[in-house]
Amino acid sequence: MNPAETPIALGADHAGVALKDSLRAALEAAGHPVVDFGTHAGDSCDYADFAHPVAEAVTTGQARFGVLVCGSGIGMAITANRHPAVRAVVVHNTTEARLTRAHNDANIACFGARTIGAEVVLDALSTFLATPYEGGRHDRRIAKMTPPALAGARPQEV
Ligand SMILES: O=C(CO)[C@H](O)[C@H](O)[C@H](O)COP(=O)(O)O
Repeated sequence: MNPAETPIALGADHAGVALKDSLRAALEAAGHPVVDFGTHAGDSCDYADFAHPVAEAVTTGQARFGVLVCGSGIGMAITANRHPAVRAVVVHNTTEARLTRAHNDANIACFGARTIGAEVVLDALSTFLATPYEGGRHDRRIAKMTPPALAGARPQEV
């Protein structure tokens, strides 16, 4: 599959569902395929139930990137980062979006629907998706993110 045809995985809890749905519409309008893991309604629910499938989709390559939205983005990021191949970041602006792609090769962007505006999120997400990872010296630093005791362990053994 052409990388540009690989979907972007979306997930949100009740606090983030409206913003997630607006991001989905914007992504689709821009020609990005998406896979939406929910939630699909505003009933109270638990962010982890949506962070895990998005993290799995990114880990397996079913998705190119993940986008997770909750009230603050924090619970989503903590949960997604339990997956060894995930680098999930709470993004607040375009500068963070650019730097976390270029330097950290972040693969999931998390947003707080209660903390920043929809326009800011849309700009930040566009930057996140468009910014390539720089590689080079950053490869060494990313490799060191894995605790030494876990380095070499297969994900299912962690
Ligand atoms: O997990 C979060 C914070 O780390 C999210 O912001 C949640 O959306 C939030 O905790 C949900 O709160 P609520 O009072 O149950 O709406």
